[in-house]
Amino acid sequence: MTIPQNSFKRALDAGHLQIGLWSILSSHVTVEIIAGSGFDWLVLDTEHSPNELPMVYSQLQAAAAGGRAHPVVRVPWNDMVTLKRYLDIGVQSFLIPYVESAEEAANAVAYTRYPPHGVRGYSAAPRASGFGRIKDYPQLCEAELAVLVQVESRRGLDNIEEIAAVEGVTGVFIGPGDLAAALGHVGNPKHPEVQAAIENAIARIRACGKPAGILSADEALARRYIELGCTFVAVGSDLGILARTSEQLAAKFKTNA
Ligand SMILES: O=C(O)C(=O)C[C@H](O)[C@@H](O)CO
Repeated sequence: MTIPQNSFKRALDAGHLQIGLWSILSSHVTVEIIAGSGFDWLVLDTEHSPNELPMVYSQLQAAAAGGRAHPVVRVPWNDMVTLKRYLDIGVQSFLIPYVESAEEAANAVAYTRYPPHGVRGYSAAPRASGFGRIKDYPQLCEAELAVLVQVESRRGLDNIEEIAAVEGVTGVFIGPGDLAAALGHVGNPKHPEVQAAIENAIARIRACGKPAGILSADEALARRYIELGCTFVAVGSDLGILARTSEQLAAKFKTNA
């Protein structure tokens, strides 16, 4: 058995635009459906959703069965134990929230690497290794891992070049919601000050030669970020699609007339 290739990482390294969808519903049924919708990547969110490791295990199986979208797991925190457990179940791409310094970014990378390159704990036959059928898994796995770090605070912005330069950091994702909050505009990522900070961050990440990523459910804004050179852009969420579309359908039939 051969190690699965991380097509998403390869596409980012090659600078090919990757359009994604955020998955908050924490459902393997939903993930199987949206994996075949045409998106390049999905975020299986465990930071801001009621999603836990056994559920993500099922969502990985569903993503593989459902289609071409590559699953990226957002862990709840930059934590060695959490990352080790998701690596073992076969996650190859990670989004790490709230990274503020090069040291934190280097820690995130180290948590995903076996010694001597890092501190990942060893398990003999995890799902990631095809239950031991990928014989050289420990030697091959690093090349297939993507570590995307999330910058979403003033300190993170200040250190963005140092963070992007860390070896093993595949790309830098800007968290517009948290950044808006950090800049004093909670709930308003469209505020001009937040938009200026985002545009500046995108330019600085690109100048470091690393792919920049972001999320926006606003179509015009998502297109603007693509124009500015973002390489991985999430353009909505499963929850948003379900909530807004179901409201629209109800409203069509439940008018005041
Ligand atoms: O800061 C942000 O924006 C993010 O990190 C994304 C959010 O957590 C959220 O919009 C995903 O549901």
